[in-house]
Amino acid sequence: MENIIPHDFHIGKTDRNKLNGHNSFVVWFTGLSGSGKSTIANQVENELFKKGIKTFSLDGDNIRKGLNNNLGFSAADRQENLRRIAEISKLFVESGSLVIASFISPLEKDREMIKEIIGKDDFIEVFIKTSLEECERRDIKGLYKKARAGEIKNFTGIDAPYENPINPDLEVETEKENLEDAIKRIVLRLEDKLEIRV
Ligand SMILES: Nc1ncnc2c1ncn2[C@@H]1O[C@H](COP(=O)(O)OS(=O)(=O)O)[C@@H](OP(=O)(O)O)[C@H]1O
Ligand SMILES: Nc1ncnc2c1ncn2[C@@H]1O[C@H](COP(=O)(O)OP(=O)(O)O)[C@@H](O)[C@H]1O
Repeated sequence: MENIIPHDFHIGKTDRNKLNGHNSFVVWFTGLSGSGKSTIANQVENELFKKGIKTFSLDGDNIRKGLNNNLGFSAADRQENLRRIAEISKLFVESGSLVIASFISPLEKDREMIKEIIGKDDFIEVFIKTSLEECERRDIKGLYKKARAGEIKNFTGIDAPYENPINPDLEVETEKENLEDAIKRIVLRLEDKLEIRV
């Protein structure tokens, strides 16, 4: 950007990672509403926090109710929502945290944008694969019922698209794999990348 000259700070990500004793990066959960993103993200964070990892979770509650409260669910607004979240995630990674982001992030092109902003080496994509039928059966927030009744427009899976990730780093089929096993599998993969040093 014109006339914006970045300042060269002395302390960087590598220094903070050394101080914290582990690497920092983003684990990004994508999937339909009700697929299990928040449930899984929460438990993964609990496990890693217990092990002394600096974690920080980003989800609809702290983003769509705050920073992004001017954005809705059109394709353009979702893209801007995700662009800002990716930029925030990148800052948290610089600050030394393992960022746990849970957003529907329905389009491949937007997930590519996210990966580009954060950098592919600092990004793990986890696809929470739950069928629309199961999400609708769970309907924990009652939103599918409203969407079917036409009370919510552009609802993902009903009248807005969800494109399955082509090549996610991890995939959890919540209708097949037990939750505890899935958490263990994800935690193991993250521990490997965290390279925890005591
Ligand atoms: N139209 C429509 N479509 C999808 N979801 C909707 C919509 N309206 C509100 N909600 C609620 O908002 C949560 C999804 O927000 P995200 O920021 O994750 O969406 S996106 O990544 O920008 O597509 C989503 O939360 P989760 O259920 O946790 O996924 C919904 O509760
Ligand atoms: N294997 C599973 N993994 C995650 N959630 C599951 C699983 N089986 C059932 N559930 C239930 O599905 C719902 C998922 O809701 P939530 O985690 O809020 O989804 P999302 O954040 O994707 O909208 C929760 O009520 C959770 O208890």
